[in-house]
Order: sequence, then structure tokens, then C-alpha cells
Amino acid sequence: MMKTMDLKGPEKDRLLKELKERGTVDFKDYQDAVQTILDKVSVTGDQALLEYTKQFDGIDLSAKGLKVTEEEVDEAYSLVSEEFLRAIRLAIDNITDYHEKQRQNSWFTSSEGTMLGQKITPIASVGIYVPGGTAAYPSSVLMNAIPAKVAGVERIVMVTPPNKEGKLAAGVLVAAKELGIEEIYKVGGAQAIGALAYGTNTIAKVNKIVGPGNIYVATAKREVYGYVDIDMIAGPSEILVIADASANPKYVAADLLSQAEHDELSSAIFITTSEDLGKAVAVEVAKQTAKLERKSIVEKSLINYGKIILVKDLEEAIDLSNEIAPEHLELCVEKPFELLDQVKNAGAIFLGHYAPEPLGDYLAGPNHVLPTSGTAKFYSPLSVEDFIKKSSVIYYNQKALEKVKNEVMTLAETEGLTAHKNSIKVRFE
Ligand SMILES: NC(=O)c1ccc[n+]([C@@H]2O[C@H](COP(=O)([O-])OP(=O)(O)OC[C@H]3O[C@@H](n4cnc5c(N)ncnc54)[C@H](O)[C@@H]3O)[C@@H](O)[C@H]2O)c1
Ligand SMILES: N[C@H](CO)Cc1c[nH]c[nH+]1
Ligand SMILES: [Zn+2]
Repeated sequence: MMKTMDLKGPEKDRLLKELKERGTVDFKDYQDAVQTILDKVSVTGDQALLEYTKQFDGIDLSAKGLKVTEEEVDEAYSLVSEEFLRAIRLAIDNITDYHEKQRQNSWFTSSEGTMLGQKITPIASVGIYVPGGTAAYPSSVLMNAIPAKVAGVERIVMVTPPNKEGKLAAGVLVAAKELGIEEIYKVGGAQAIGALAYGTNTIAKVNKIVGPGNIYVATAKREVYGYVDIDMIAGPSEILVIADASANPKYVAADLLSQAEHDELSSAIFITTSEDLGKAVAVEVAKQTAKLERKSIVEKSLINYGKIILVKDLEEAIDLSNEIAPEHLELCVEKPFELLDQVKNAGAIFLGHYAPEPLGDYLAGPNHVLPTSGTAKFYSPLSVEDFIKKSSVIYYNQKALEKVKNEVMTLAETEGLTAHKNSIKVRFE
């Protein structure tokens, strides 16, 4: 099911090229379809949202409306278990603790008649996308909303697609209520991104859109960037595991499958120095896949983007991983800390045999909204920083300005900007 590539073999260059080109999903194939959806939302607003919800999610919400009611949230609490509530509250505590450490404060510095600083202001309104097409993601509610709350965002608007009954999963609504999110709309896909970016009768436009989603959501975020800010491209999930002979094939296979089950376009790549381990993992992958509920998604994703790669040493493994820049990188090796410094491009790095990727998905604390499709070369995980903006602050008194007036006027003159020069000059005539 997973294609094996032997980078120690004579065809190394061709294999490397293939891997770099086809390591992860490409956006180009989806751009036209997404643009059509966005255009329609920008012109007809709610009408387009209702039509696409009927077409893609199979439900007509024109009578009930898109906004979630208080009764729906109350009903959700009656549907979730005590275990779920305990787990989600532990996750909220851990994720909040981690993100509190990212909080940024304004700072000011002064000397002889001057004061300079950087003022931090939360972004006023933010749209959070919570995926919900093939699975419901209460954990993504937490990962999106907690850093926004820590940053002090006033208006948090949540969008997520409804199920066939026109409802949202109880876990998603409870997670939202636990965090005090009140504005929730039952709309997903590119149309939800369009609504947040342009605004409709029901959904007022936001300043920034964050959150993960499938390829339609990720492509739509790319397209609306400029109308609004976005966090990053967080598309179909990816995992890359690097392992040496110390790894357990059962664990490695399980971790690869954990991300393959997200989406047919998800990628699961295994790089190893041990041929025996490579073979054992291939056997385990087949064995474990057969027992999975989302077997058909997993099989498609492994055929699309599943690979086992044999390399000569761990250095070569890390080089390749840096080139692919995976969303999640697991270092299932005897001495993972010794490799950490060499890792340059990865959304999240999991060290050792007991830090499986799903631990990070749910409650270790770091954010699970991470860059995909090679964009970990320049994007970072979602964080409190995504929800603030900075303003520079400048104060000079008369004496301090007089001290530098000539230098400012010289620079203005050099640029041929006499109005700039005059703004200084008039103050000392
Ligand atoms: N990178 C991250 O941080 C991260 C985190 C969590 C989840 N994810 C990813 O989120 C995604 C969740 O995907 P999902 O599909 O379950 O939910 P989703 O909410 O992202 O997408 C569902 C929506 O996609 C739209 N859609 C589906 N088929 C379409 C088509 N043919 N044309 C136009 N629009 C279409 C529909 O509007 C539907 O409501 C997965 O890819 C998962 O890997 C990523
Ligand atoms: N692995 C996903 C990020 O790619 C996040 C997630 C949520 N639930 C389960 N997994
Ligand atoms: Zn996951």
C-alpha cells in the first residue's frame, strides 16, 4: 500500500526529485472551483451559503438559518459524557497554560525627553474555521479559540459545516461554550471562508481568518488573503516519521495511520536507516489499516502520499525531512535530542518513542493548527502572536527634537522631500 523508495540505490536523484515534487498536496488543481464559490458568496451572500451547504453538506438550512441557537448548545451538553467533559477541561487547562507563555506585552523605553515603545492591541474580530466534513473536531475549537482568548480578541466567530441533520456535533458545541464562544454558524468549506472575508447579511466580516481545513478551505484562505489577514495554510494533515532500529514497528505504523485517516489527501512518510524496520512497518501498516473505521480514507491517502524511504544514515533522513518540511515530524530514534538541532523545517517535532503525534493533537499544550504542503519552511504554528497587532509609539519633547533636527532635515533633503523637511523646520522658526 505504501510505496517503498530506496535512496541508497542507483536511482537516488530520480527518487529524490519525485519525492520533493509529490511529497504533499498541491493547490493548483482546486483554485478554479474555489474561486467560483468565493465569487458567488461575494455577490449573493447568504443565498450562496445556503445553496452550497445544500450541495456539499446535503442539508437545506433556509428555514432554520445558519446561526446556532442557545437551545442547540444546551442540548449538546445533554449529549456528551462526563469523561468527555473531564478530558476537554484538562485539554483547555494544558493548552491555556502553554499559550499564556506566548502572551506579549507592550513595552516603552525613555531617555532625555523621548519615549519610544511598541503597543500591543488584540485584533478586534477573528473568524475561526473548525473542520467538520468527514469528522467533527472539538479539539480544533480549543486550538483556534484559546490563543485568541489569551490575546484578548473581542469578537470570535466560529464556522463549521453542519451534518446531514443540519446540526453540529455536540462535542464541538460544548467545546465552544466552555470557551465562551457565542457567535457560531453552520457553514463550512470555501463558502464559509468567503462569508468571513466579505461578510453577508447574517455574518459580519472579520479582520482575520484562522484555522485548519481540507484543501478547499486551505485554498480559499489563500485566495481571500488581502481582503483579510490569514494565519497560514493549514490543509490536509501530514506526518513524517524518522526511525532507527530502536523503534517499534507497531508504534511507527500506528502514528503514520493516525494522520492518514484525516483525509484522502493526507500524507504519511516513513524514513528509516533500517531495512528490516522498513519491512516490518509495511506489514504493520497493512495489518492495522484493516481494522480502522476510516479504512477507505486511509487506503486512498497511503496510495496518494504514503511512502517508506530507506536512507544511509540519520543525517540524510533529516536533510530530506527539511526539504519536505512536514506538518508533524516524529523522531523515533534512540537519541532524539541529538537530532533536534538539525531539524530546520517542521510544524511540530515529537521526540522519542512515547510522544506520539495524537498527544499533540489533543492535550499536550502546543497548538495543533500547523503549516502543511511544505509551508513549514516559512510559517509557524498558530499562536497568540496571530491574534495581536503592534503599533510603534514615538514621543519627543521640543529639546529632544531640536537635538536631531538637522539630521532629519538632511535625510529629507536627500530624498527630495521638502514637505518632510518643512515639518521639522516650522517648529524652530
Ligand atoms: N493542518 C492542520 O493544522 C489541521 C488540523 C486539523 C484538521 N486538519 C485537516 O482538516 C481537514 C478536515 O477535512 P474535512 O473534509 O473533514 O472537513 P472541512 O470542514 O475542512 O471541509 C468540509 C467542507 O469541504 C467542502 N467540500 C467538500 N467537497 C467539496 C467539493 N468537491 N467542492 C467544493 N467544496 C467541497 C464542503 O463545503 C464541506 O463542508 C482534513 O484535511 C484534516 O487533515 C488540518
Ligand atoms: N492532526 C490534526 C492536525 O493536522 C489535528 C487533529 C485534530 N483532531 C485530531 N487531529
Ligand atoms: Zn490528527
